[in-house]
Amino acid sequence: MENTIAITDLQIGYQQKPVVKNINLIVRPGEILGLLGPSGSGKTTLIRAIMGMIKPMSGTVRVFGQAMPNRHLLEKIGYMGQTDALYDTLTARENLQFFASLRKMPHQQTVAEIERVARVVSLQSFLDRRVADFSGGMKRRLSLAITLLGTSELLILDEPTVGIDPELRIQIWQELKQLAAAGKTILMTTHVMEDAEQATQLLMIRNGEAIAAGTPLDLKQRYAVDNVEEVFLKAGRIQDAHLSSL
Ligand SMILES: Nc1ncnc2c1ncn2[C@@H]1O[C@H](COP(=O)(O)OP(=O)(O)OP(=O)(O)O)[C@@H](O)[C@H]1O
Repeated sequence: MENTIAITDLQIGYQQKPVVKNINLIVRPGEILGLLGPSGSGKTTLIRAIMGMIKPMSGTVRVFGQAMPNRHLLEKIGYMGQTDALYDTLTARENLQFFASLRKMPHQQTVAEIERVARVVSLQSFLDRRVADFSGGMKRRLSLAITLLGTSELLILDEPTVGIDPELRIQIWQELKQLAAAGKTILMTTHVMEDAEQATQLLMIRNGEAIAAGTPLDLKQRYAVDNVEEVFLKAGRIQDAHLSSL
């Protein structure tokens, strides 16, 4: 089966200063990749390179076997950035209708999809409220609902669970796992360890470099620890020891 994302020896920077280095990554259909790392470690930069929004300094990024940016491929990708791109003066339903129309979704399907995605993020009773009156967490949920509209083959979610309470997070994870079971690919960045534990694959980055990669179970066994947070801390200490020995 074709890889959804294939990254080789990737280096990305701003003004020729590298902030992400030596990344190699394969993500396959049906996988949920959790991209884990502290603030400023390069997660969003990596995602933006995958989307074709930044040109790498070196190395390659292929999505569905093709180089990005590619307008036709963008139709197969649902992208949720860190900032909510919502129309405040419109209601939640109008926002969803607008984004469904951009995807040329037929009316009948739009009606059904709005019901479905609103249920996933528990916004059914707020669909006819103006987004201007939404809390930050509700806006995040609406952004996620918009990203889930339709049948994207690849979902790229930058911190989708920020401001989302634990009960709703469980509901969202159920949906993500169902999508993955149906062969979709999901890539998400997160700071939340509970999210990381549920991903099928993890890539931990620190100071722009991959410090550990594998399934949560493999990583816990390899580093002989109980949770992915400890994997991260231990892998970070190994990175520090390596850097200081150079
Ligand atoms: N447009 C830009 N121009 C210059 N430097 C940038 C730009 N965007 C990000 N950076 C720098 O690149 C590094 C990685 O940033 P990035 O946003 O990818 O981190 P992140 O892991 O996504 O952080 P967070 O979890 O806080 O979102 C940081 O040092 C940041 O200051």
